[in-house]
Amino acid sequence: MPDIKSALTIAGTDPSGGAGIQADLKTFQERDVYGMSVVTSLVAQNTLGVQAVHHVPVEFLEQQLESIFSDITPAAVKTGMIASEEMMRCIAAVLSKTKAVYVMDPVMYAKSGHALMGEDSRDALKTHLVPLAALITPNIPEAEELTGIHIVDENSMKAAAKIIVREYGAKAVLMKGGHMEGTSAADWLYDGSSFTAYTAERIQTKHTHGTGCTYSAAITAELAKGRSLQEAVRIGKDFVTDAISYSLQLGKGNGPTNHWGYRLQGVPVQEEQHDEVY
Ligand SMILES: Nc1ncnc2c1ncn2[C@@H]1O[C@H](COP(=O)(O)OP(=O)(O)OP(=O)(O)O)[C@@H](O)[C@H]1O
Ligand SMILES: Cc1ncc(COP(=O)(O)O)c(N)n1
Repeated sequence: MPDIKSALTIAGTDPSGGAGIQADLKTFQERDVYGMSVVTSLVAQNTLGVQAVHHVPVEFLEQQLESIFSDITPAAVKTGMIASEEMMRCIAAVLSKTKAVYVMDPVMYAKSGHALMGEDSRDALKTHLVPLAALITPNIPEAEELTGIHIVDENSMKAAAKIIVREYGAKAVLMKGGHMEGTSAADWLYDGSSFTAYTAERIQTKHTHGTGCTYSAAITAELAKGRSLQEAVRIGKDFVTDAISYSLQLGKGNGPTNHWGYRLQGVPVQEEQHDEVY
């Protein structure tokens, strides 16, 4: 039997397939890892935004986790959208008992601006889940919400990273620079002792629905395979950059990243068209 590692995503859904659980499972598959999923919230959304949200009862979240962990121990776990403190406590109780590597994408808003986590749950995220994380992957607005630091440049990114590791207890943090201005998309990894930069050229496209989910899922898959944090982030960065380069003009809004983009390396990227092509 081939030695296939498994990874679990605990997150919300995206029926249009670009973000959330669906993006995570596609990414796990592309990274040759067996993917499993536990749903926190059912989200009616598409490339235009979020239309409705229905949270799973906490008892049912617990049952799904029990179904997985009573049977299979994943090599790595990632969390995405977790709407409430109750859900965070339930997930923390399970994660504190497993040896699986834990990656947290602290999802707070959809790209459209719709809140996916209750504002009153941010402190709970820091208290219950951040200390369990081998890696946390905030974007700039999320890092600002977590630390209270106004992030405008590399120095303020690094200051926020230090707070998340030294004060909140994450083992490492990857500060994503997608929301910064400039010609490069630069992320900083801080592991408590040093910073490493992961940089790619900024791609001019509006089709970036699901970049954060795809990135953290790729890193989780590589950690499941036993790679070091630095290697996993390097591979994840290349994977998400290809997924953005070859992103799809699907739908009427911000199209999804292309989870098999890395297979298209060397294929000329199509000019963006503004008519419906699919
Ligand atoms: N236009 C772009 N060109 C190249 N890389 C990008 C671009 N936008 C974002 N990235 C990269 O994509 C990854 C995800 O970063 P981003 O800051 O967009 O995360 P996010 O906001 O959490 O994503 P999401 O909006 O899906 O939640 C990072 O590596 C970032 O540098
Ligand atoms: C369930 C879920 N999780 C995460 C995101 C963030 O992705 P994006 O910011 O690209 O919309 C999302 N839209 N939906």
